[in-house]
Amino acid sequence: MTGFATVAAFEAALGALPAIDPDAAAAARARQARLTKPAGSLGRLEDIAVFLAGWQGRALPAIDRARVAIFAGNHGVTAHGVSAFPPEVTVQMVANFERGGAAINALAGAAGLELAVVPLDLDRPTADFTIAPAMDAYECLAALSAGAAVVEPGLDLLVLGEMGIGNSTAAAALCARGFGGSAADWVGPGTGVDDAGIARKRVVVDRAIAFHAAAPLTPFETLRRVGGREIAAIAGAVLAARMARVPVILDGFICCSAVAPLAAMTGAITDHCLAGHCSAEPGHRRLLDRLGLDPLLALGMRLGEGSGAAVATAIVRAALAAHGGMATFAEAGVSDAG
Ligand SMILES: Cc1cc2ncn([C@H]3O[C@H](COP(=O)(O)O)[C@@H](O)[C@H]3O)c2cc1C
Ligand SMILES: O=C(O)c1cccnc1
Repeated sequence: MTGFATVAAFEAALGALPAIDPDAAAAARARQARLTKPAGSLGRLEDIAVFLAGWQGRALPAIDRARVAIFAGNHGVTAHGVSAFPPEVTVQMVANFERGGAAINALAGAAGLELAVVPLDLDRPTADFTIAPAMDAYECLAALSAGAAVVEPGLDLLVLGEMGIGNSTAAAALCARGFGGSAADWVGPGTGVDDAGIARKRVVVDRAIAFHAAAPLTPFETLRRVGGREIAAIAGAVLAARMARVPVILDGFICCSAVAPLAAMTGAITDHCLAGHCSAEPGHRRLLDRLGLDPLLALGMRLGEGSGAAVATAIVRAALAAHGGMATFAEAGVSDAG
């Protein structure tokens, strides 16, 4: 879709979220009851098929075209020594994505996902959000729109991910501002900082929350003040996907943090989203609870890049294979429960 030209357009979209097609969902649920298995025996696979049916608006949902979009941004907050890696790794990893050498290249291939890599002004890091808003309103709208642009017509599923050295600190700040709690509730090791690094991250998040305390607690202001370009892009992609009724698989802590400011105001924003996994980043479990999402996998992953969500795509494909491919009791001549 074309994007969000104004803050009012973004807020209007968030205020008018479409819902599932109830008839398609009911038809899918009824089909599940007729398939040759004890009712409910495929557990969450049944719910996933019904979820896809509702959002795609057809009793037999399919994933012919699925995309993983990885947004990349740089962060002024890295000046505080909040990452185990230097900020130039962001642009280096984007080159690695483009050459096909990153984890997400391998995992997208395994999951049957086309990969869209979207670098966002990498030569212009966001401002240090302990002393200024990370972005001005135009920069934030541009990032939201870059996210919306990946929602092309004809997508059956959208998988989201991010790359941005320092962004686990922005993610913690977004969660703290969106959902409250102390910095300690949301800060974790990210790429693997030591205890002193975690202490620095907590101080940075506390300072950011205090600096922006008087600003309006709106989704847009929170994204713009303590987020980053790749994070705002994920928020824009989630909202645009919702407007197009495209189901979404979210990735780890940082990816999910993009939705936190939106969900703090409008809990229904995650209705078209699955959480691909629960990351090892300690704040992710707490965040998933606040978003009302039950992760499909918990593999101890803590990479980002959409990697956990890409792995979870196989679960969603399996759910649809069973839903569409199994025979009903009548078709197979199998006796139903008495
Ligand atoms: C080589 C490399 C590849 C990555 N891919 C994702 N991340 C992950 O680590 C970063 C967040 O952690 P922090 O806030 O500690 O910088 C993000 O770029 C995230 O996507 C990576 C990090 C590195 C070093
Ligand atoms: O949860 C994640 O996705 C994550 C955790 C640490 C570093 N990068 C990403």
